[in-house]
Amino acid sequence: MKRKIIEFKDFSFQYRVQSEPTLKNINLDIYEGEKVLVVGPSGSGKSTLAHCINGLVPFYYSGKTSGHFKIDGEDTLNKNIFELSKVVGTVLQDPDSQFIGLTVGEDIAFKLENYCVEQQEMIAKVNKSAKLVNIDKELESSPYKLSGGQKQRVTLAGATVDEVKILLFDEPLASLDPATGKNAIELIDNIQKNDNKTMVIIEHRLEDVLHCNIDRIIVMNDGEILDDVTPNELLSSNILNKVGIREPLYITALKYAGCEISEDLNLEHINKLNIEKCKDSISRWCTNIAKSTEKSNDKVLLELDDISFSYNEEKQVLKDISFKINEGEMVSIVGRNGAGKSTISKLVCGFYKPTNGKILFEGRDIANDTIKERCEKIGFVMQNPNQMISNTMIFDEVAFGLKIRGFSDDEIKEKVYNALKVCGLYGYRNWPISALSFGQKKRVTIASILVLNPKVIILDEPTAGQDFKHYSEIMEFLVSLNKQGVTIIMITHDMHLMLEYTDKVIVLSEGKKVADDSAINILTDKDVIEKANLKETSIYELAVRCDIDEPKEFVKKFIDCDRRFRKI
Ligand SMILES: Nc1ncnc2c1ncn2[C@@H]1O[C@H](COP(=O)(O)OP(=O)(O)OP(=O)(O)O)[C@@H](O)[C@H]1O
Ligand SMILES: Nc1ncnc2c1ncn2[C@@H]1O[C@H](COP(=O)(O)OP(=O)(O)OP(=O)(O)O)[C@@H](O)[C@H]1O
Repeated sequence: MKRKIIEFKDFSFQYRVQSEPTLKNINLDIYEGEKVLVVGPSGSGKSTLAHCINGLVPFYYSGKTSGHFKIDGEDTLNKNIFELSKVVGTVLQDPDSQFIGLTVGEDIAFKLENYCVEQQEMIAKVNKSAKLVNIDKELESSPYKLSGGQKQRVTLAGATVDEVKILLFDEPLASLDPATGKNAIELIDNIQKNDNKTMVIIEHRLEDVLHCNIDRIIVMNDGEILDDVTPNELLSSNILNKVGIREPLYITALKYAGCEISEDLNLEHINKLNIEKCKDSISRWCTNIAKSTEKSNDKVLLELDDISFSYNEEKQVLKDISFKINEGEMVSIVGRNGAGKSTISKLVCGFYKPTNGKILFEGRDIANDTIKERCEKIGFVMQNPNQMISNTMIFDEVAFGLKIRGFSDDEIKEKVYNALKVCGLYGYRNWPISALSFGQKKRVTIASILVLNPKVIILDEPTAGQDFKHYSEIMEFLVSLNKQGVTIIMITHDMHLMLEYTDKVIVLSEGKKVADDSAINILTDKDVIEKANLKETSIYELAVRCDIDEPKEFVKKFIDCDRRFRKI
C-alpha cells in the first residue's frame, strides 16, 4: 500500500495580521509518488497551502495553526526549515526572489554546496539538471541578465538537482514560452516517473498541465478544499465554471457544439477524447455556423525598420527586425524565451538605442525623442505593477506624469478622474494603493499611462499569473480601450489570449522575425510553431481528430463564436 507523505487533518491557518483564517479545516492526504495539481481562484489559499508544505508557514510567515499536519510522517513543527528543505524542493512563481548564486551554475549548485557534495559529483549533477531544462549554454551567465523564461528554467534546474522526496511547484509555467512550458510539464512527469518523487503543482494554466498525466486535482475556494477528484471527473463537472477557472478550450468547443459533457468522453486530454461520441455534433456545428468577416486597417502608426541591437559585444539580441503596426490594431508579440520581445519594447520606449535601423511613429523617425516625449505617445505597462508604482495614494500615482509636465491642479484633477473612470477605479480615487488587489494595481498603472493620452500602449505579459476572472476583466478592459481608438500591443506567451483577442501577431525567435500574420495563420503553421516554441491550439487538434475539411476555418469559427458568447 502507498505511504502517506503529506497529511493535513482538520488543519487551519491564520496569518498573524489577518482577522480570519486563510486555510480552513483542510483534510488532505497525498501519497508517495503521486502527482497532484492544486487549482483555485486568486486568493483561495493555494500558495498558503504550499507555504505550509515547504515550511515557510510557520517559520517565515507566522500565525495561528490548529489541527495536524505531517510531512513524511513527522509533524513539521518539530523540524526546522533546513531539515525540511532536504525533503521538499520548491520552484516559485517569481524566479528573481530565488537567486543566490552569481552565475547560473553556482545558483543551481547552491543546495549541493550546503550539503558538502564532492566537487566532481556536483559538477556532473549541475550539468545534468541544466541540460534537462535546456539552460546548459548559460552556466557562466549572471541569472539577472537572463530573460524571464530563462530565469524560470534556472530555478527548475536548482530544485531538481538534489534528492528531495517532494517537489512543490508554485505556478512553474508563468513566464515560460508555450513549448518550454510543455517541456517543463514533460520534465516534471519524467522526474516523477524515474525517481518516484511526489509532485504538487499549483498552476492556473490547467490545459497545459494536463498535457501529461495528473493523478488528482484539488480545487480550492475561499481557503477550503472544494473538490478532490481525478481530471476526468473534474472536467465533466461544472466546478471549474463555478469557481471561475478556465477549462481547456476543446471542452468549451464541445459545449458550443451541443455535446453532452460526461465522464464517458474521457476529457482529460484532447488525444484521449472519445472522439466517436462527439464527432457528429462537432461537424454539424461547423457546417451550421457562419464564416467570419475580417476587419482591416491600413494607417501605419508604428514602424520598425531594419532594427538591430546588442546589450553588449558578446551577443546580438535583435537582428534586422522590420514590422508595421496600424492604428487601432490589437497586436501580439510572441516567441520563445529570450527571443528579444521585451527588448523591442525597451527600444520603442527609448530606454536603449538601436545599433542599427529606425523606429518611426506616424511616419516620423523618433531617434531624437526623449523617453519623456515618447511616453506621451507610447505607454509601456510592465508585467509586475509593483515595479512601476512609486506613490502611496492612487490619485498621486495617476497624477504623477501630469505634475512633472506642469499641468495646473484643475487640469490634473479632471484628467486623473477621467482616466480613473475609464479604468473602473473612480470609486477608489482616495484609496491607498496597498489596499488594492494585483489586478486593480495593474489598472492603476494603465490609468497612469492613459492620463497622458498615448496612441499606443505596450503591455508586457498583461495576464501572467492571473486567474480566469481577472484575466477576462483585464482583457475586456483592453478591448474597451481599443474600441476608443487606443492601439494595443501585447507581449505574451498565452496562445489563448493571442487567438482570442489579437488579429495580428509578430513572431520572434532568437532575435529574428520569423512571421508577421494573423493569429489563426500563425497557430496553424507547423513550421512557425516549431521555430518560435509556440503550441498548436487544442481547437485545431479537435478539428483534425473530427476530420473537419478545413481545420483552420474551424478555429476561426470557434474564436468568433467565443467572442460573441463572451459579449452576452
Ligand atoms: N504574507 C501574508 N500575510 C497576510 N495575509 C496573507 C499573506 N499571504 C497571503 N495572505 C492572504 O491569504 C489569502 C490567500 O492568499 P494565497 O496567496 O494563498 O492565495 P492564492 O490562491 O495562492 O492566490 P493567487 O492565485 O493570486 O496566487 C489572501 O486573501 C491574502 O490576503
Ligand atoms: N540587461 C540586459 N543585459 C544583457 N543581456 C540582456 C539584458 N536583458 C536581456 N538580455 C538578453 O537579451 C535577450 C533577449 O531578452 P528579452 O528579455 O528581450 O527576451 P524575451 O523575448 O522578452 O524573453 P522572455 O519571453 O523569456 O521574457 C536574452 O538572451 C537576454 O539574456
